Amino acid sequence: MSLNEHNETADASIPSGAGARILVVTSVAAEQAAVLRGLAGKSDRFDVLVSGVGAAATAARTAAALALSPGRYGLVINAGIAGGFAGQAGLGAIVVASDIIAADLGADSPDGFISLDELGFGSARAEVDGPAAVCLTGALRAAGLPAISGPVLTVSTGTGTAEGAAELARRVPGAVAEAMEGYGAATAARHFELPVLEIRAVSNAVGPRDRSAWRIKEALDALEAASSIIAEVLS
Ligand SMILES: O=C(O)c1cccc(C(=O)CC[C@H]2O[C@@H](n3cnc4c(=O)[nH]cnc43)[C@H](O)[C@@H]2O)c1
Repeated sequence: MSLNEHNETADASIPSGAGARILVVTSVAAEQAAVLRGLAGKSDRFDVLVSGVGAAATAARTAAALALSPGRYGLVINAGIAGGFAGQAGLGAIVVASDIIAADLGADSPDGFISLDELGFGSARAEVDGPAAVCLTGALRAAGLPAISGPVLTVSTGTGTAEGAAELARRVPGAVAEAMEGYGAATAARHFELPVLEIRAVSNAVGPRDRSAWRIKEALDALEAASSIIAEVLS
């Protein structure tokens, strides 16, 4: 039984058979559609899955896809839109994660936030495929896209205040963007000993919530353009 029989993934084109395919995980259908538009006609190596919003949903759906098709995939990519940190990633920028950090996974205390690492329960930092991230960032820039690389945060609650944005920037100096799924995809990939990348297009600024200022269409267009380059680089 393949996932596609249940319409849970959409192939970019007809699968080429056995070999290391790339599993792209998006949170919502609009992101999946943008990725598929970018990949169209460029590569048959990608399956693009919708996981739902949040790290838990993404970890579960990614792990299920990997478990159902042993050996099918050689790389997991978490892709979608994101909030960009002021001074780091503006609207429409493409962000390639240098690290994926579960920035609110830990414990609160009167003295402030205590990370998972400080608690002694493992690491909130997930490694990405560094050489691939560097190569992809360079290729995106060479194609004229506004791409940057830096730490991308995974949060359970999207930031909605200036204080929240400042606190996250303090916790993770140099953070370029926040989204809600990367750490989940990375946790699943690690379980199957697969490398992971996170690629995001910035739809809004991290800070005071103002949904009217979100530029989702522009971000999805940027995600489509980035996916076209991804197909060229990773095929
Ligand atoms: O309303 C729409 O048409 C629409 C189309 C595509 C995507 C969306 C989403 O709301 C996607 C949610 C997804 O986006 C990530 N995200 C985006 N900005 C932020 C943020 O500032 N903080 C945290 N996450 C953000 C996140 O990964 C969500 O899963 C709507």
